[in-house]
Amino acid sequence: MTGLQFYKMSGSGNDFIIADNRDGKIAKDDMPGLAKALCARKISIGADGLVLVENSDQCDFKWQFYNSDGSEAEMCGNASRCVARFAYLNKIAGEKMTFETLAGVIHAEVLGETVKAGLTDPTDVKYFYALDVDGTTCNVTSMNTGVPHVVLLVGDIEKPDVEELGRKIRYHEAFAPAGTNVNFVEFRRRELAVRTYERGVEGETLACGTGAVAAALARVAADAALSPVKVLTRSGEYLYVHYKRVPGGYGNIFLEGDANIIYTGEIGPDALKLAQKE
Ligand SMILES: N[C@@H](CCC[C@H](N)C(=O)O)C(=O)O
Repeated sequence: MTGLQFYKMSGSGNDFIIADNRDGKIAKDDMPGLAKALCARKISIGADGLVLVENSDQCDFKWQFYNSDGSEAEMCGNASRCVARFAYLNKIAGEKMTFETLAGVIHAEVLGETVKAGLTDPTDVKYFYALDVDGTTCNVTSMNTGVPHVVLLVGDIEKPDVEELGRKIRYHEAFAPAGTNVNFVEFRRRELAVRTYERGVEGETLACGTGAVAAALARVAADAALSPVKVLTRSGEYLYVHYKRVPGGYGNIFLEGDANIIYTGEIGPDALKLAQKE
């Protein structure tokens, strides 16, 4: 077996390995093992997730998205911006494109290094309610912005133990069996600062696109913040969340930010064989 060309990309510090699998070289059954093997930090390429681009009958392409622990996720906001730029640069799609995900069809537009991705409308929205976490009452908002999210307001973004409290809420019975991503959010005058514990990475990442959307909508519900809502991620980069009022809530969501190419390379045949043994 020969190697597989890939791009290492970063969407606000959320990093991904992206490869063209339109020839079907990687079989679906091998994808979880490949994601785990390639995303491992220090002993492999290292990333928060793996994206494989495949053929689609109805859109420019279809993606397969895997978290670094090998679990498949319905959606990823930052990876959707990265894959759009990858598809454009590799002539898989034009500047404006659509692609299939498990969460639905995503629209994206490439504007140089910046990408605007139109996400699915939020579902299961519950604003500001009490959640008991090991005897402590937390005031949370929850919604599905493609994947499930909880938003928890904090006074100072440096204070929360994101790993410990994030893990407790991620595995809270209220969100079982799927679990949830957990966003800690500080409301500032003209922006939000967000830190996210990500399901499937099982730790804090430097940014989460669908989490930024959930945090921004919680802010909109709290004080009618105007679109676009500016979100400061843990990497120091900003994401912009555009929204419109729609009957029953908010929709027409666009996530905007840079999608950077860190390097390109080839996954060697040995790595592909190791993944098949997982
Ligand atoms: N980082 C992503 C979300 C990726 C999926 C998530 N880890 C899950 O399994 O729910 C984003 O930018 O939205």
